[in-house]
Order: sequence, then structure tokens, then C-alpha cells
Amino acid sequence: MVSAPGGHTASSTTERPALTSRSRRLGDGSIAGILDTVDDHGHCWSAPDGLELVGRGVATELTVTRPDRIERVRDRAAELFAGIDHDGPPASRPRAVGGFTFHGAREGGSPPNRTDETSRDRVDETAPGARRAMWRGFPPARFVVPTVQVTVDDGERWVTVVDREDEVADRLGDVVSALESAPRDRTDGPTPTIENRARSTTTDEWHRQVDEAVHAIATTDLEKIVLAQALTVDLDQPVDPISTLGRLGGRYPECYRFSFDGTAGGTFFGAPPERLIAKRGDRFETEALAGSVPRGETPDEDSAHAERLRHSDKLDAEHAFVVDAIRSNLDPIAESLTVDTQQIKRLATIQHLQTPMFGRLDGGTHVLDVVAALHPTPAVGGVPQSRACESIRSIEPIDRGWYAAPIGWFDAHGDGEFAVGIRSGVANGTALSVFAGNGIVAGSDAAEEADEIELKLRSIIDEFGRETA
Ligand SMILES: C=C(O[C@@H]1C=C(C(=O)O)C=C[C@H]1O)C(=O)O
Repeated sequence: MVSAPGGHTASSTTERPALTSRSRRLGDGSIAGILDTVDDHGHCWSAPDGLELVGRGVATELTVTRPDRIERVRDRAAELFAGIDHDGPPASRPRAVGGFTFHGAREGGSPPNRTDETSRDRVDETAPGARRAMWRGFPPARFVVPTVQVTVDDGERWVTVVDREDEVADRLGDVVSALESAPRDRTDGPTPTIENRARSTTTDEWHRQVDEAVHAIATTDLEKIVLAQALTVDLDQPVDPISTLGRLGGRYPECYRFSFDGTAGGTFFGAPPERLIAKRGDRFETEALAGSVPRGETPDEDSAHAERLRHSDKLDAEHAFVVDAIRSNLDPIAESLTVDTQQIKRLATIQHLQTPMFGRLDGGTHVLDVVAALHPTPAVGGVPQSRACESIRSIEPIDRGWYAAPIGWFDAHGDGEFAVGIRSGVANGTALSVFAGNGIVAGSDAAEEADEIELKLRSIIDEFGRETA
């Protein structure tokens, strides 16, 4: 067992000892053994096209409790890596992994708090508003450069340790031994069973919320709003994020997978199908993903649903809002933008309209500049953006916390990748809250939208055993 080096915060960089990053190539075998190397914060990230990161411990971190959380992390991003001397191949470089709350500043909201970025422990005391217990430990933004990072990139595995120069070599040796002796597979652990379920929203409440949204769309400049619900379940044993992500990977190979430990014992995890942004050098890729129908029981039924997805004016409008918003929000920072052909993304329980988009950015653009420009897209927020967010806050009965917000990583060069944190849940011991939302536009029907919410909740809930009673 290697102890954590104490979790330096980015705001104390002046007192922080210089850190050294050293890496070694790993052979085949399990990377889950990293979990036993440092008994502290953990995170996992895996993109459908390859990169996997597993982090343990805190070498440096940045916590923001101000409402302008994305801009603030962007301004201070370089501090996370300042003073880390990395000697190793680019694949093994340290990455900061983390995320944000869905909501930022309210219109005319509380003034910025300038003293709130120094300590992990003070986060929840200073967080705005009454935070629901499930999101305790998930401030407006938190990013961690881990002490121990395992990277799987292009078929190669690396372990990287970030620590004081006089300790890094020993610690790297200890971590490599721990990984080599670790159990091979953590995906076949016991599956927790659901004992109780509680909905955030009754059927009547949902109908009232959708009616209110449809009325606002008919009578104001609001054109689309995404409304979400939560399902909270009690499990007979705590969620093990690694084995849950392993199972989700089997069912959703075309999705991202992530887990991120908060500072109060909770873990946010999920399998989002939606890319917010991937940026490497001056190239970026994003997508519009919105408009949903179920999968069919038979190939014919499946194709019939897909046909409806292709030809429904309502679903097309829901989708077009997202394409248009991405295009106009990237216009000021993109040198070029190509909108690819619309296609269908088929997942285990649901299928979506998808439009890939890619291009080149102006030089010097950080991946967080793009995150700030895009979030929330109308796939999870609405149109117009700030009016939709205000309506979400007034109509929805839940605290979205980190649900539907950007989750991902960035590096010292401003490259990185973020998914939209949907098909996700937050686990606190044996309590698990799962979230799902739906785009409401003119003509939306509350009962149909409720069915779609069920399909989305199932992506996480189906990974757990059903109650037997
Ligand atoms: C909001 C969610 O999903 C989003 C909403 C969709 C829709 O309204 O059709 C489809 C995909 C996602 O962009 C969610 O899964 O919670």
C-alpha cells in the first residue's frame, strides 16, 4: 500500500514542492490493481475509441466553488501542471480528470467568492444554496491530477506516478509491484440488488411539468427545454464502480465510461453516449445527439422505430436545435467546421439521431474554451440557452449536480476530451440516484416523454439486480 502524498491544491502552488512525474510501461494484465495502490480519491475514464485513464490519489487538484466555474478552471488550468516535471512518452503524461455542475451562475446570481479555492474540506460549506445530500462532495468544479495514473492508449499501457522527486522512484516501483500482483478481473464481482425505489417525480407531476414547458414554448421565446427526473434506489450492497463500469462496457461498447469520487464518499459514474468535445492540437470533434426512439424486439420493429426517427418532424426539430447551437457557438473560435451526415446511433435500449461535427480551432484555444462555449447544448439544456436553464431550475424538482454536465480530462497543453455526463448516477454507499432527461418541444406529449425517460434510466438501472418481492 502506498500512501497518498497529501493532495496539493492548485491555489497553494507557491508553497507546493516541485513534483516529478515518472512512468513505466506495463505488460498485459489487469489495471484494476491500481485501486489497491493508494487509498484515496479514484477516477476512471474510458472513451469509445480507445483512451483509458485510471487514477488514484491526488497529486494536485483544483476545486472551484464560484458559479463561473468553467472559465475559472480554464484560467487556472495551467497551475495544475505547473512545476510537474514529466519525463516520459507523451502517452503517459499526467492528465487532470474531473467535471462540473450542470448549472453555473444564475442570472444576477450570488457574487463570486474569492476565498473558496484552497481546501477540499471547505467546499460544501461554501457551495451556493442547499445542496442535496446525494451531491455532497461534488462542488461546481473539481479536477484532480492523480498520484498514480494508468493510461491505456493505442494498445499500450503505462503507469505514471507524480510525487516529490526524492520519493517518485520508490513509489513507482511499489505501484508496479502492486499492479503485477493484482487480481486480473474486477468485472465479475457480485451485482448489487435493488431493494427500494423512489422517484423524484410522480406521473401527475411530470404531466404538469411537461404542460408548463409546452405552454412556455407556445407563449414565450422558449423553443426547447430538457426536463429531467431522478430515480433513487437502495441497494443491498455498495456499488463497486470498477465492476459496474466493466459491466456497462460490455453492454455499451460505443459509449464513454467514467467514475469520479467526490470528497464526501460519493461516486459519480456513467456510460454517456454523447461527446461534448475532443480536442487534439488544433483539431476537434463534437456531435449533436438528440432525438430518441426505443430499440425494437425484432429487427423489423427496430427498423420501424428507426424510420420514425428519420422522418419525424418533431424529432428532427429537437435535433436541429442542437446542430444549430453547436455551429453558432463554435463560430467565434473555430477556423473551420464540417457538419457530417446525420446518422442513427443505436444503443442497447434506445436509438438517437446523431450528427458528427469536426474542424479546426484557432491556435491557442484550450479544450475548456470549447467546453465553456458549448455547455449546455440544447441536447441537455434548451433554446435559448439561459432562458431554458432558468426554466429548468424553476420547473425541475431535482438538483442536477454533475448530471448532464461536462466530464472528462485535459492536459498541460490544453488538449482533452469531455463527454456529456448523461446515462449516469451518483452512488453514496448503498444509495444510488440515477438521472434521465428529455427534450420538450412544441407538440411534446407527456406520456411519450415519460416512456423515453424510462429507457434512459434503464441504461444504468439494468446493471443492478431487480428486487425480488
Ligand atoms: C438528457 C438525456 O439525453 C439527451 C436527450 C435526448 C433526447 O431528448 O432525445 C437524447 C440524447 C441526449 O442528448 C439523458 O439521457 O438524460
